[in-house]
Amino acid sequence: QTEITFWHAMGGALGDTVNQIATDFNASQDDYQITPVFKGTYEEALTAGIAAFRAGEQPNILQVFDAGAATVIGAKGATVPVQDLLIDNGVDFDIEDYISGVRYFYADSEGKMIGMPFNSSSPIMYFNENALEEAGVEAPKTWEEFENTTAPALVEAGYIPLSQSHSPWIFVENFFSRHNLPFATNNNGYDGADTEILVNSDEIKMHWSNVKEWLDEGYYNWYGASWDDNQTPFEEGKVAIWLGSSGSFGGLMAKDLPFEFSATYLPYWEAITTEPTQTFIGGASLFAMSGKSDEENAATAAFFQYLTSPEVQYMWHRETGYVPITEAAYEMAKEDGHYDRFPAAEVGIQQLSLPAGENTAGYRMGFYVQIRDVMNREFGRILTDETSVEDAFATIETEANDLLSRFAMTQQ
Ligand SMILES: O=P(O)(O)OC[C@H](O)CO
Repeated sequence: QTEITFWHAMGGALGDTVNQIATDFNASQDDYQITPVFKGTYEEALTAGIAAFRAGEQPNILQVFDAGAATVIGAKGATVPVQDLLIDNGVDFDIEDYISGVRYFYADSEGKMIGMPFNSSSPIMYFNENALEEAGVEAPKTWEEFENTTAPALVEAGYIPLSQSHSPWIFVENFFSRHNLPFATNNNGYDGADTEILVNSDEIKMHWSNVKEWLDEGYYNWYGASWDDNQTPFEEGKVAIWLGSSGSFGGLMAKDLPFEFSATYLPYWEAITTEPTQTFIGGASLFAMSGKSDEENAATAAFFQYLTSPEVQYMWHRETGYVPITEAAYEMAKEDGHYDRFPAAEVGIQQLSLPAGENTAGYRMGFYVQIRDVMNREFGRILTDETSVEDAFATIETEANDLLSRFAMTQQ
């Protein structure tokens, strides 16, 4: 039997589902044995994977989140492109089998799939249905509606109207996509490494100025930059609306919350656009690390094949809320009546399928994990009155462009 290892960052209920998939794969055949290992947060898993690669002790499979995509795809020789791995091991591969929103996010500039887009998500708006009913309001479609109608009514009813997780993901990257605004030069970074970030824009500064005002007026609260900081007060029923990952859906369902919840699309600013566009995928992708034997690569290919089968993809989608990554799995979920039972489970994939625009395919920027650190630091400073929105975005722009030019040098 060939043994392989899979380092991932799926904690809690997500980790249980990963373990179940691995157990089922091991039981489904006699040739291969996979061992999943939880390595902490996405950032920790990536750091551990890079360190292990340098020491020649890399796992066969490493899960890398969206923000690390450019770095790992740009690290030539560190991974075996998933498309090559599958084809070399006799697995049928057609990039068209994948839903359009995930097809090219982990592909190289020629469109070759480098990472297997295993757990793809989108940021969505969860809401406490009881709270909205008490306040006599609907889930807001626009940020204007939120601040003029929804938030005052929710405050009146005794709730903190809004919190949100992953500020860079939701209130920056997907803000640009939802409003079809350019986020970086070079076609959002896809056309070359000599890219400059366009984060210092009037639209996003307007948004963050409002976020700060909402905080001051009690319309919004920010509980910290860690993974669960802003989700917990929603689960406790204090916060009425929470922006988070579609991949949190399964965890929320499993918690049996003391209120009914649902979800819908991220609001947009009518002042910026009356034709809001789609968001792009978040979550993470699986990379086959290089330096492994043919037997082990065959085992990795077999696991990827298993993982992308409609049955396993549907099970993963159903249990977690990550979107089905293939059309076949999406069809299976529909035919099984999953969305009739849980309409909110379809919001992530529906939002990914809203009208596209020139700037809605995501971004490709190296050292982006560090750029997110800069953003998180500056957003914390805005919210605690240590800096102005204007200064914060100027700082983010300068430091991000410095990181991008350093990354560009690694690509020459
Ligand atoms: O919570 P996830 O797994 O959907 O990931 C959210 C972001 O994409 C992380 O960068």
